[in-house]
Amino acid sequence: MSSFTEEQEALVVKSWDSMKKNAGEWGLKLFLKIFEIAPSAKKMFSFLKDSNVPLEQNAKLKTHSKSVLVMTCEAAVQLRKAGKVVVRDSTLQRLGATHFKYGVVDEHFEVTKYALLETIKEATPEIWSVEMKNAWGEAYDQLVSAIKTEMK
Ligand code: HEM
Repeated sequence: MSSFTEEQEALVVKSWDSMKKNAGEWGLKLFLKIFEIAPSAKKMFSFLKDSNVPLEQNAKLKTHSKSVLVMTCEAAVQLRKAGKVVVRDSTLQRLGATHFKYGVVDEHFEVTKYALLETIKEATPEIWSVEMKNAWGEAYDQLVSAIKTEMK
């Protein structure tokens, strides 16, 4: 059982509420940061290969980026409610299989964690705190660990 607290859940939900109206934009920023740190990560996204559409306008990239934010926030809510990340088995299996197939490795998840925390900090300058950073970090770690159990 995780000891994710009500306060931690509230911190994640509060920051998410303040950025979700622009979730697509923040999600894009998140992935632009990832590609800045790890340009080779672009190669894994089939829909970016041979595409002439600039990254900023790529609808599929925007969708994936938003999924990372939305699912991490949902993970925080479940961690408090159920003590663990709850993702439908079939969804988790698909996520595990997809990320395995495209060659996503630990370093990618680590860079993404760093970029995620930086993006939320940028999106919520007035309310950002160490506690908020740790709450998002923990929710992300638990979600990724659930995905990794199905990466085979
Ligand atoms: C919490 C972390 C993450 C979540 C929730 C997430 C979520 C998703 C979802 C929902 C899909 C759509 C396909 C499916 O449902 O199987 C997907 C595909 C994919 N994800 Fe992630 N993802 C995460 C982290 C990452 C990271 C760190 C990378 C690499 C930097 C990555 C790379 C990819 C790639 C390459 C695909 C396939 C895209 C394609 O169709 O070409 N993901 N992810």
